[in-house]
Amino acid sequence: MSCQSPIVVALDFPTMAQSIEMAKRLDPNQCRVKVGKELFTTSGPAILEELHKLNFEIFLDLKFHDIPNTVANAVSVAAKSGVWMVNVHASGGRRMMEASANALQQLPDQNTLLIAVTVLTSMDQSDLSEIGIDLTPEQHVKRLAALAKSSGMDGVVCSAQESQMLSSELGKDFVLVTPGIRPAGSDQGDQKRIMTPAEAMVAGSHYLVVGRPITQAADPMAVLTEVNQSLGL
Ligand SMILES: O=c1ccn([C@@H]2O[C@H](COP(=O)(O)O)[C@@H](O)[C@H]2O)c(=O)[nH]1
Repeated sequence: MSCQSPIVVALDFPTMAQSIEMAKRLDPNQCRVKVGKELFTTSGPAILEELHKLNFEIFLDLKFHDIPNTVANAVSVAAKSGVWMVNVHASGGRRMMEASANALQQLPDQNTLLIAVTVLTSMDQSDLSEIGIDLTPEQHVKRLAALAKSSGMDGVVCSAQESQMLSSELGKDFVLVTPGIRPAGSDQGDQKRIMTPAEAMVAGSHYLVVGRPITQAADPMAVLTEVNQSLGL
């Protein structure tokens, strides 16, 4: 049975051993896990096998951004490994996203969610302006999310601050995956556009990515349980 919690714990560790140790302290009925660039670079696909053996559903967060052929093939390999969710950058454009969606459609019996990253939650208006984008984060997220939807994506990565707007613009079935989640009182770190778990769910987020507030806690499972309880689970 699929996990009922919207929480996806980011396993950002420099070794496979550390990430497995953390996964064993968590519960696949209480969260999913996310494998990002640091962990995948150190472990390779073996980490996916090990986490699957522990019964976790996996978000492979490699944020592919390349020419259409390269990204479509990478997404296809990811889906064949059985991951629950994989992502690309929406700023790779329509042809790249359509090629990725088509590649997945050609695989038999696959149900991997294909998601596009809009504006990183670590960025604010001044970061956008420095790269030549003279829009607010909300305006740019809206534009990229609409492009992602019309290019065949199942949803987007955005901040929870944009969830309400995207939910009403693009419909409640368009999947909103939101990092930058900070339980009250936890350190903001390098995140700029943040929200608490409960606020994010009220705003319309479907999945909440939480890394350091759980993985750096003395008792990660206790924090996860507290977060789930704050969501009525
Ligand atoms: O816009 C984005 C996209 C991805 N992330 C990833 O989520 C986690 C967040 O970790 P925290 O420790 O809770 O800050 C991390 O793996 C990022 O690579 C993101 O933060 N923002």
